[in-house]
Amino acid sequence: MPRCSLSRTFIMAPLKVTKILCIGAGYVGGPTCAVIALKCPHITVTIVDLNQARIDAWNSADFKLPIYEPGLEDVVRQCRGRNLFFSTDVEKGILDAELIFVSVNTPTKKSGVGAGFAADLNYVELATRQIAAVATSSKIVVEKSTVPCRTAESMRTILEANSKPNCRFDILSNPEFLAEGTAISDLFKPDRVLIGSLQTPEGKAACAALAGVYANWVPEHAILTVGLWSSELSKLAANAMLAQRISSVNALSAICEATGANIDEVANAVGYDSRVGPKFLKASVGFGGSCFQKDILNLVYLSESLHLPEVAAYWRQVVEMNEYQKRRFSKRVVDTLFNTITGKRIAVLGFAFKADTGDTRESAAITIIRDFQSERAFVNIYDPQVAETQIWADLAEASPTVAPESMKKQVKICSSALEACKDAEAVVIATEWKEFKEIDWAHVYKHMKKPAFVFDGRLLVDAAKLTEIGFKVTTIGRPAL
Ligand SMILES: NC(=O)C1=CN([C@@H]2O[C@H](COP(=O)(O)OP(=O)(O)OC[C@H]3O[C@@H](n4cnc5c(N)ncnc54)[C@H](O)[C@@H]3O)[C@@H](O)[C@H]2O)C=CC1
Ligand SMILES: O=C(O)[C@H]1O[C@H](OP(=O)(O)OP(=O)(O)OC[C@H]2O[C@@H](n3ccc(=O)[nH]c3=O)[C@H](O)[C@@H]2O)[C@H](O)[C@@H](O)[C@@H]1O
Repeated sequence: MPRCSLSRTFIMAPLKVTKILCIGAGYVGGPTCAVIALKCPHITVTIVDLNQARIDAWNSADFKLPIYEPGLEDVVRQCRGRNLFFSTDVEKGILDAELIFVSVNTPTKKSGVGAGFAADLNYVELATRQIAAVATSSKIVVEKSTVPCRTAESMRTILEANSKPNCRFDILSNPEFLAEGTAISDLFKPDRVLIGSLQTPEGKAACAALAGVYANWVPEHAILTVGLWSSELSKLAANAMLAQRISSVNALSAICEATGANIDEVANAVGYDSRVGPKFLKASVGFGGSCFQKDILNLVYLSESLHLPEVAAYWRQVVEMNEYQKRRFSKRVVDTLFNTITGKRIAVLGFAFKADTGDTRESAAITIIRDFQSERAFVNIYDPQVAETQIWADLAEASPTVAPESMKKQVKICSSALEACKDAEAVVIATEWKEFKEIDWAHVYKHMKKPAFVFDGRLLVDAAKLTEIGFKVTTIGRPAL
């Protein structure tokens, strides 16, 4: 069934999708499209990336995948080589596909207009240009990356200006809501799948084609179809509102520490109200991750561009509160250790931005360790999933003026929590890994300098039990015992 436009006759992409390409084999593209392959054995799914090492890892014989995500290996084992393929051949992928997910990175711009706030859409633009240059048949192009509102319009302009005769491109927005560490269960049972399209017959038909893919495992009522711009904005809004809850609870944690209230009790009492709900109210050393800060700054930039300075200031404060929370935590460590940590050894348990991931992007641990280093403390670091090379790279980026040799004198990367804590004066819990809850704390205590301090940045350990052992325990959102 051909579709027509005013000046050209197009062959539309089939409404029953059988060949999907995903551009970008990262934290989103990899798990999302692996789950599509699992749930839709009749669809051939190819995931491409420019990064050869990443693709090699996805294809590795021993399934040493490039990202750590519980349940992911099992999904890849079931589909790889059956209807799931990883490749660096982007052009072939584009030529073959009927539907293309664009799932490339959209980091905060580091220079130029909007630096520090706006999303860098260079990767999205390059991928879009490549689709236009290579495609010889009609495609549905899906924004999977998180992008500013109205990015689909720019993509459409690029595609239409560069396409070949008989090629038609329908653009959809299908933002991803998975969280790292729970990606597979989030994808298996999403709260909702959001699809935005133009409200034209062609746009709606493309939307139905993508909805048909998800319908293989997602109930119909959880597949929401909306306009393109609402879909794009909803993704930024969802992340901003989730992060806002954490900044709100962290702001309250400061009041708790000063008054004797207990943040866990306050959060529990507030969350019991069904209008508020219990999730995402855990006080912490500060939120991290590749998206919350980036997406809020993106929203700030959008608000400023729309001449809405009060709106921009409102959302900016969520990020500022997060910076304050990290600073406040480092200062509490220094204050408690008799106002100086110079020459003292501090064990930092956890380097990832949350448990069950090896991802360190914007991890609060990086900021805290940088603060400790600037106070000239010695730091022992242990994380069960983060590679040593990644830790060194993150620390070097955070303190560009510190020479690598000085860094290595100040910081030691350890292979167990017990090794990290040996001879330390203080233990800082920066990531809520379950194994830190299960540490033999009496054993740790025996091998630390005295007085031995624990700073729980994640409300993870049983403070009363540790105090009984002899530790001096400081917890976010509670006054010192
Ligand atoms: N990480 C997360 O939990 C979530 C991320 N998102 C959004 O999804 C998008 C992707 O995020 P991640 O997967 O975390 O990023 P990532 O950095 O892990 O992966 C992106 C991949 O795209 C590849 N790439 C870039 N340009 C390319 C091109 N022209 N051709 C082929 N490959 C190309 C890069 O080499 C990289 O491997 C971002 O917009 C992010 O905001 C959305 C929801 C959750
Ligand atoms: O767009 C994205 O990238 C994703 O961002 C977040 O997912 P993610 O960053 O992977 O992980 P979260 O579980 O949201 O945690 C983010 C940070 O907040 C912290 N956090 C979370 C919850 C909480 O109650 N308290 C708290 O401090 C975590 O420790 C972590 O540092 C959202 O939860 C996802 O819905 C979204 O798709």
